Amino acid sequence: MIEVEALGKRFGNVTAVDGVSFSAADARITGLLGPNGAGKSTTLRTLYTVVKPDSGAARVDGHDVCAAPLQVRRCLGVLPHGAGLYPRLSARENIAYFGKLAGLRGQELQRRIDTLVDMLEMAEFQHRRAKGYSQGQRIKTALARALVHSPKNIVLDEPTNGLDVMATRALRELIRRLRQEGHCVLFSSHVMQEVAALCDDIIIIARGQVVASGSPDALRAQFQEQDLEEVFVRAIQPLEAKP
Ligand SMILES: Nc1ncnc2c1ncn2[C@@H]1O[C@H](COP(=O)(O)OP(=O)(O)OP(=O)(O)O)[C@@H](O)[C@H]1O
Repeated sequence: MIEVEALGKRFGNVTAVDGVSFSAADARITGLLGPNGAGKSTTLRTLYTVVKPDSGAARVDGHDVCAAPLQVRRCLGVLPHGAGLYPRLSARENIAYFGKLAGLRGQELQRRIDTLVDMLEMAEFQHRRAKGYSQGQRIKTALARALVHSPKNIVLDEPTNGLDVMATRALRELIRRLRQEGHCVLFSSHVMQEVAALCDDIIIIARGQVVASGSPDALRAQFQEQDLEEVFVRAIQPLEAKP
């Protein structure tokens, strides 16, 4: 369970996040949707404790991101934006490195990596060095790394960026499976169709503020509009139109 309360973050003159509140429940997929520069990554980075908020609070399974960052990281799996891999290590070694940081060892670690390699169809490239991986191979490896310690909560920053159709479908299936297993999945995107295809709950943000939220059906009803892309455009318009 992820809870964000009146979160605020500025970088110099730029207000990246301006009083954002929402929650993402267990066994549900929550989408954070917004145009470029809306504050999605900054909100997510606050959750995974690499950015300190100026105001407000955020908690993961009840652990405060400022007061208890280690506990937060333990129960959180993260696919950061533009996830970097160690280029000299193979996919398996990249995943193992993170697994060891999370306290996994020996047979248990190897079995967990086998499961992830199988689930994400990584067998063909698992032993190759990461240098030269395609975008899809990089994302799969980073995703496996995020999931290696079986975290209850999973945060994915634009996970389908650069993935082809088949890889996107596989990722969607994986996200649904994680929901079925009771995980809390929060992911960001600027593509409404993608969010609509997957999410139980949608939080739309623009200029660092939540402008609409609810299930896809609730949003359709609120805006009296069947097409969710139209809902998105109308929700962000008042703020985006401001100078
Ligand atoms: N480290 C930083 N230093 C200065 N400004 C920043 C920093 N990080 C984010 N910003 C600014 O904060 C605002 C929100 O950025 P953020 O990356 O959170 O948006 P986003 O919704 O994830 O956008 P995108 O979809 O383009 O990735 C932007 O104006 C951005 O330039």
